[in-house]
Amino acid sequence: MKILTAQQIKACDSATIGKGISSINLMEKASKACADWINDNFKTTHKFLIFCGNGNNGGDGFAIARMLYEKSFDVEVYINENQKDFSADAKINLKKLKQISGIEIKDFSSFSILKDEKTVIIDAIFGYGLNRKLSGNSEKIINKLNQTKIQKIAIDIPTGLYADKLMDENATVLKADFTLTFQFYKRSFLHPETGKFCGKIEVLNIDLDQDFINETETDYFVIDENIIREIYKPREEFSHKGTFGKSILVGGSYRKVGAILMSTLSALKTGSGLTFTIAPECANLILQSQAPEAMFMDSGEKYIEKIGIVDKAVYGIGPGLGKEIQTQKALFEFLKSYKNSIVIDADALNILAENDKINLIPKNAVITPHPLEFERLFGKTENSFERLELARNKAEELQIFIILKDHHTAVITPDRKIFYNITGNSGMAKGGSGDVLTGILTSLISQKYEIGKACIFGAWLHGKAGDFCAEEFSKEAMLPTDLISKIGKVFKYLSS
Ligand SMILES: NC(=O)C1=CN([C@@H]2O[C@H](COP(=O)(O)OP(=O)(O)OC[C@H]3O[C@@H](n4cnc5c(N)ncnc54)[C@H](O)[C@@H]3O)[C@@H](O)[C@H]2O)[C@@H](O)CC1
Ligand SMILES: Nc1ncnc2c1ncn2[C@@H]1O[C@H](COP(=O)(O)OP(=O)(O)O)[C@@H](O)[C@H]1O
Ligand SMILES: [K+]
Repeated sequence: MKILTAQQIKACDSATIGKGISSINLMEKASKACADWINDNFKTTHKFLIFCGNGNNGGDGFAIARMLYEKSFDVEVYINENQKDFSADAKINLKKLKQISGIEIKDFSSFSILKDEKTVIIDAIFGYGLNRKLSGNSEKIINKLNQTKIQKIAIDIPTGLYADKLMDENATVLKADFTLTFQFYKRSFLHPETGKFCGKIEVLNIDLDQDFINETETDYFVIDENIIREIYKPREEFSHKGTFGKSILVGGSYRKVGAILMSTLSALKTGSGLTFTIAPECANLILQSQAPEAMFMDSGEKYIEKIGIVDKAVYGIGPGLGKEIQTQKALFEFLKSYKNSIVIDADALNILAENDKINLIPKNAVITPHPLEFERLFGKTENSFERLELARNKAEELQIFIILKDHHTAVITPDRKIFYNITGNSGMAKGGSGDVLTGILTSLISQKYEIGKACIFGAWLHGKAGDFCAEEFSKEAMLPTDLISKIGKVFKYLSS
């Protein structure tokens, strides 16, 4: 799914209006999508306090108030009485509202903090038109609303957030429980500093002009199921183990054998034809008993001392690797002569960063840093938007794929495209989850998925397995090893 900028969305709204639907009817459609969602998710015993600004976001709020009232909800509307310059469509909807005797329209200042489980706040103060930090009465009311514990639904965007960038320093932003947004994810929903204000996101389709959307150029995408279903290749029946590639997982030093075991099991469960593990001798018994399908290639006693090159294989290197001097040397030697596809993770990345050997990363490699590993490799940035921009530059400069891990992991391609992943959850914030991802990616690439597609599919699959785990075991109790056991359920889900 494409992500458009606020400017592009505005142009898309205009293009849609140009194709026959009037602007007021488009607002009616957007508002109806919100009112229907609220009707489906809340009982009529709930009372809605709807806070409206003077632009089209406020216009949506007025229309939603009318529609909820017509659906038998109790509603109260709040406006900023100092602000009279309503947009044309907001004016029309405010006028319609004033004709309904059962709806009270009050000033922002008359709202006092309450604690009532049956009350819900709707934020329709500003949407993607916000172009400066909140101030005056709008800032005051958002601060007040944020102090109440009652549920809050933001229309299109939580007021105070920009669609495409970080908010200004010390900006006030509404902290929503739900964001009902129109047609597109906004980039700010997907970054940690800004996304935390959105709560659960619902993307409501309002039939914006598809031709315009198709023609609009963007480098930003959300990984949705349509993309995944296009990438996924069902397993060929006329096949043999050679058809599904050779995955070689390298890592697992003394006391960190679990990491490479999890990568190995993940590669197996993702469908690799032949799977090998290169690890020190101390890992032999553990790997052979826990992953008997994988072949063990020992190297060193407690730490890896040499990394052999197996022909026509894909390597996943780093989980539990450690940073012993002999391991570092082995890694450098290996990378100097290795030519095939590779996934580089964890300590392998740290070794390269600490020794200033980023130039050893081969072209078309996949690297999977978390934010701290990324910083060690490429330097500090001020925030996650800047980090992603730096990642785009580095992916292009080094011609590599970067999987920048986070709540919404981003896949960054050498041609500067960003694919945000929206599967996964905080139950995965446990040591070992990254090792599972490395195994999945290595396995997909060895099965001849194009590298970029493998990255997109792998990030999504990993998160989806996480979502199945959270459903079954809870975010607290689920473990990275549970992720491995749910990979199969994801494939079944895709093939059903
Ligand atoms: N036809 C359309 O364009 C549609 C628009 N829709 C709604 O319209 C919204 C965008 O509407 P607008 O472009 O009118 O913009 P907003 O309603 O987001 O903002 C209104 C205006 O407030 C002013 N403003 C910006 N920052 C401010 C600040 N900090 N303090 C005070 N005033 C500030 C700006 O001049 C801005 O245009 C969307 O988010 C969505 O909710 C939907 O109704 C769908 C259709
Ligand atoms: N809060 C979260 N929401 C979604 N995914 C998460 C969250 N926390 C961690 N993850 C995922 O779990 C993995 C953790 O990887 P990493 O930090 O390398 O851990 P480790 O190396 O200990 O296995 C990443 O793929 C990341 O995207
Ligand atoms: K809003």
